[in-house]
Amino acid sequence: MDQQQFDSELQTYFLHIKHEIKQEHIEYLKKHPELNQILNDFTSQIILEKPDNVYQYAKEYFSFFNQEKDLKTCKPLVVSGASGVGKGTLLQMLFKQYPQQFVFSVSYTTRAPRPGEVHGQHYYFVSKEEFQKEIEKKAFLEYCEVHGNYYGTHLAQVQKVMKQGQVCVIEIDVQGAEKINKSMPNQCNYIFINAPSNEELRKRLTGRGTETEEVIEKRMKNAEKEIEKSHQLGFYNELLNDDLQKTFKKLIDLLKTFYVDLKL
Ligand SMILES: Nc1ncnc2c1ncn2[C@@H]1O[C@H](COP(=O)(O)OP(=O)(O)OP(=O)(O)O)[C@@H](O)[C@H]1O
Repeated sequence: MDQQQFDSELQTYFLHIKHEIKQEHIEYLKKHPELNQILNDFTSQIILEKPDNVYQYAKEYFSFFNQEKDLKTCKPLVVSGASGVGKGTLLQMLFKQYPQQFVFSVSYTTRAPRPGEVHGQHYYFVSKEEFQKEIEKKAFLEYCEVHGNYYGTHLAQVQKVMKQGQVCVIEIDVQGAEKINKSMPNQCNYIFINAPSNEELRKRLTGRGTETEEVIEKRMKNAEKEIEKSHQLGFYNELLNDDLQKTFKKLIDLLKTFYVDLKL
């Protein structure tokens, strides 16, 4: 065999090997669609949070894959209840007492930030185009449109908290909770907070002093619908918020049954 023939055969051989390796890669990627999902989620997170130190961020982000955490302990917690019933108050107490275990879910919104609102803390403020792109990617656990603005719970956000071994707390109305339950059936814990009476609810709303009389009337009417709907949905654990301190204790007792592996 002369040199030219040898080179030509070698080239054919290498081309064949190259083709085989490429096929192998394609087969592997086909078998593992989760790889794309993981990389897409990571890229979405990076774009959203824009960390200065990407290496450090990646190290923390992917460290989850080294841990053998039982995801059951990290089921998200969905909290609903009529406006003024005390959801915010109880959750603030929870975050204060257990800052390592519970993380508030930060929603995406297309509305403009109000003075003092911080991107990534109160909301992720994104453009309508960005939000719509995420809708197309089916990246929201739930979303809704209110007065021309979108609001949504991003799946990657919730997954990120779960991957850290923490409980993602989603405060949302019953319609939103219903959508979440459809998106991830039986994968969340649900709590519905009740006031002792309509009179007490009205008193709390009035006492808070943040709404006009007209808005309070609207919220009182809405409260009845929310309570009725919460019963129909049937997946809620109810919590009566009468005495605040006692209710907080009842909340913790309930959470202990949900999250047996967390040190509460
Ligand atoms: N157990 C309680 N007893 C008396 N007042 C309470 C109790 N729990 C909460 N409150 C008061 O009721 C008012 C409404 O509470 P909060 O703002 O936490 O309600 P919310 O459910 O988060 O309402 P929204 O959905 O409108 O944000 C607040 O002024 C709060 O201090």
